[in-house]
Amino acid sequence: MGLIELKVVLLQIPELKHASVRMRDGGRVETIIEHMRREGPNALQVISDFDMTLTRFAHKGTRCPTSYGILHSSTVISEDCKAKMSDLFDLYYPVEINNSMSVEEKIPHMEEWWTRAHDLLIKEQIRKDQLVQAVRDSGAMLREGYKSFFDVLRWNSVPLLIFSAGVGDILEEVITEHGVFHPNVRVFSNYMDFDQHGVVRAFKGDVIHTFNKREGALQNTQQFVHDRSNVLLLGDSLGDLDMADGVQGLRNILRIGYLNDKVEERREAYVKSYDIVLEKDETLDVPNAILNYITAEKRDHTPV
Ligand SMILES: Nc1ccn([C@@H]2O[C@H](COP(=O)(O)O)[C@@H](O)[C@H]2O)c(=O)n1
Repeated sequence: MGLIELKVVLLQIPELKHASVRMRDGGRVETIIEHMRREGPNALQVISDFDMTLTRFAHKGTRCPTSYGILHSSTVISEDCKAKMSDLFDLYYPVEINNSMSVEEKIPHMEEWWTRAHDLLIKEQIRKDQLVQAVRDSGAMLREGYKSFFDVLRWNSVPLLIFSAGVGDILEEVITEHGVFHPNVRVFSNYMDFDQHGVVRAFKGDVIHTFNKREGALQNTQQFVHDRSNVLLLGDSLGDLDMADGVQGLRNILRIGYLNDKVEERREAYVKSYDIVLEKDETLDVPNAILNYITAEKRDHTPV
């Protein structure tokens, strides 16, 4: 692809010049986007993390809740459980974002964190019907531009696979509450198991934590997506980078990483790993601009 053609891509997507955007190799990004545009929406799938990727990290200077945080800030769990969940967060979150520990070193701590948190939540006898109100009260927010993001994918019949180490029941409710849980969206996450009275008695399946999504991805992706060899991947953690490992016949992948926290410390690692890094950017402007560019020629299709 010639230099002039590449510059055209950049001109068509001015969002890539925003101050929040960092790219290790802008030419490579442009080449991938151009390939994706030529192959069109029928060859595309989007694989995304949820907490702090599709949801906001902060709003008006206050941190927004993760799906676990939504339960934490609700009246659904007791003050004692909240205090214990906070202690767990203070203990393990620094490990999750520690720049000088390897993923292998972090994994046992993450397993411990998730297992302990689930044990605490199970003891609270949460009822399924309480989750709707907990989400409503939480003020959980999808990133600015979410409607266009979900709608463009829907209208172009592009599958959106969400791999989340959060709580599936909660995040489904967040998407539903925002009116964008379209039929092209599939969620792989930690789901609560309710008894016949609607009271949580366990979590289903193996725990999904920040650094083992790859295994889930390998098992699940092929069940839902066929013949889509181009992937737009969105994440906020280095653990999200290999979420597309289950995609067979992968041709082009563009990884966009939200760098929300400890920006200075983690910039180098993120720029090395993600094709596009969005620093302290609370919007979906860049993914939307790329999606609009890729799907520009197929606007009049019937949604799935
Ligand atoms: N008890 C917990 C466990 C995890 N978290 C946070 O939730 C995030 C979910 O993971 P994603 O990979 O889907 O973003 C994770 O980043 C943890 O910080 C929590 O708040 N409480």
